[in-house]
Amino acid sequence: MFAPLPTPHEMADWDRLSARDFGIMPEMLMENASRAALQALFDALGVKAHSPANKRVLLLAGPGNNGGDATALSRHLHDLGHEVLLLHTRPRQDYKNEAAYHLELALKAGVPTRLATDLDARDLGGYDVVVDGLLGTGLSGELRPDMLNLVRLTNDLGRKAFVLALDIPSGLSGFTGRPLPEAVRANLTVTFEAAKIGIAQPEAAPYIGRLDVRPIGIPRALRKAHAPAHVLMTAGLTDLIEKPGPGLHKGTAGHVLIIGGSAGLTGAPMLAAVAAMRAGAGLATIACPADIADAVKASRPEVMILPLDSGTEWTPNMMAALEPELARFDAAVVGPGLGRAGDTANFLRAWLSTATLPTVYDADALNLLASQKELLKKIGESAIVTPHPGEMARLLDLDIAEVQARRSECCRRLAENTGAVSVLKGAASLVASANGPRAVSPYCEPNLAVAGSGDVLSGILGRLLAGGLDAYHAACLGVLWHGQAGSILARDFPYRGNMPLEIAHVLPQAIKELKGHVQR
Ligand SMILES: NC(=O)C1=CN([C@@H]2O[C@H](COP(=O)(O)OP(=O)(O)OC[C@H]3O[C@@H](n4cnc5c(N)ncnc54)[C@H](O)[C@@H]3O)[C@@H](O)[C@H]2O)[C@@H](O)CC1
Ligand SMILES: Nc1ncnc2c1ncn2[C@@H]1O[C@H](COP(=O)(O)OP(=O)(O)O)[C@@H](O)[C@H]1O
Ligand SMILES: [K+]
Repeated sequence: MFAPLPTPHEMADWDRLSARDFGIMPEMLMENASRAALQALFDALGVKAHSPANKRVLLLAGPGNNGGDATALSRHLHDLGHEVLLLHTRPRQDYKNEAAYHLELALKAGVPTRLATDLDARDLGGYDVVVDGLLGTGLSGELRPDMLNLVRLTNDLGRKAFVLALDIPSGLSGFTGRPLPEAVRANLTVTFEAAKIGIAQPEAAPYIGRLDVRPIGIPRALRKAHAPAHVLMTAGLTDLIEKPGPGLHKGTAGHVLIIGGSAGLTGAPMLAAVAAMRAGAGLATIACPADIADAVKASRPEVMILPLDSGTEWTPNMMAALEPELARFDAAVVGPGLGRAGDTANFLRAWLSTATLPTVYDADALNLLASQKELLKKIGESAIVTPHPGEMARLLDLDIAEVQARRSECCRRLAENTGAVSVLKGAASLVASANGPRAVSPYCEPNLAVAGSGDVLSGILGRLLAGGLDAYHAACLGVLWHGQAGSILARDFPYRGNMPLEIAHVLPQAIKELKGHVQR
């Protein structure tokens, strides 16, 4: 369901503890890393065991262990008969520890090597593959000028060659995924043991190319005992939804109550309701002020309407009308199109004091909570709060730039303030509970950036809560499902232009595709 997403420091700890607690020699991990990279490269290029050894490969080896990986890889390629040149950035005698060990092996095996500073870049050309082993997770601060030049050289050569980045494209921060200030643009990044957290950030996408995560032999017991603070959501989350049995009844498939709609904001609750049904809810009902019920219904036959007290605005009295009905529902979504007019804040206060249903709080429910922060504690652990960065900024009294600069920390803080599961929306959406790992979505999908897309997400989450999932797993699966819907729409609408209802409509296809991706 989740893959670990270590920071460079957490990854370095795994490497260190493998040696300290398990006696795994660092030379061995480097050998494993280089063999994993070799296999990933051959898989990407379609090189088979019986293929002719005819590749011309330039390997750039930086001053640290990332350079050691490139060095070990050069030996394998050379031994298989490919034509290689290993370009190292340090004089040979300056390499230390495992990188020195692998350099010695490469030299004994007869790998041709050159010191990078001895070479005129104009002499380099005609390579099929360029391997970027300049810098890995040890990058600190902005690239120094000599390294920046080598990153640029790699990108120049990459116009005519396939670029393989080892562990992470050089120049990219393993923490933030941002180039410092430039980075190698790879066709393939083979990352060792686990994707580093920077790789999952939207800023990294243009540099990574295809991502291939390969194990290098860090013991499972160690990975479990020293689990990183972040994990990546994977398609395995769809195991939480079972194939419907032949005798399924709509009443057992979950009934979602949507509380929302106000004058001028009548579409949002309907989007959430349709999404809940597209995600498999058996029934969806929208509760709204009676005088806007027809506008909310909008002639859609599949969604039921529960008109509350007369008027177009929310009042605390409406909670009295709603309360006797609540036993019919399995989960609620509060907020789509709710508005902030008049007494709506007091309606929300009454809801929080009365209702016990697992609930998703979205949109204006969040804005109302931001203006009455004493209510946040009442939300509780069976709930999910789904702010976008603007709503998060209001909830935490920050500005949006601060939220975006510290997304993970903010997401965790809101979970702590509410006791609920918090979803910070946007590219690479985050899910946090007050304890436990923070989960990052693998999806950066501009097709989801359209008004109403958040209402669709809240409907999916409502359906998953109604199906009995706990809030954390419902939030992770919902975000993943919504993301896959965005990726499906990107195929038909590469320049966007899809409507939010279309996100809801592709949800059945999205879950089918996600289930198809699960590796067993
Ligand atoms: N046992 C291990 O630690 C393993 C490490 N592995 C590889 O080792 C990498 C990490 O190795 P290291 O920690 O040696 O770090 P790196 O090889 O990523 O880089 C460290 C070197 O880069 C230089 N450097 C740092 N910031 C710079 C900047 N801004 N401009 C120019 N030069 C800069 C440092 O002076 C240092 O010499 C991983 O990414 C992975 O590829 C793998 O071999 C698996 C095992
Ligand atoms: N670039 C993106 N990549 C992935 N998801 C995105 C991206 N842009 C927006 N989304 C998702 O689309 C939804 C937008 O929700 P929101 O901002 O609340 O909009 P609205 O309230 O108008 O529906 C969120 O689930 C968000 O995570
Ligand atoms: K690299």
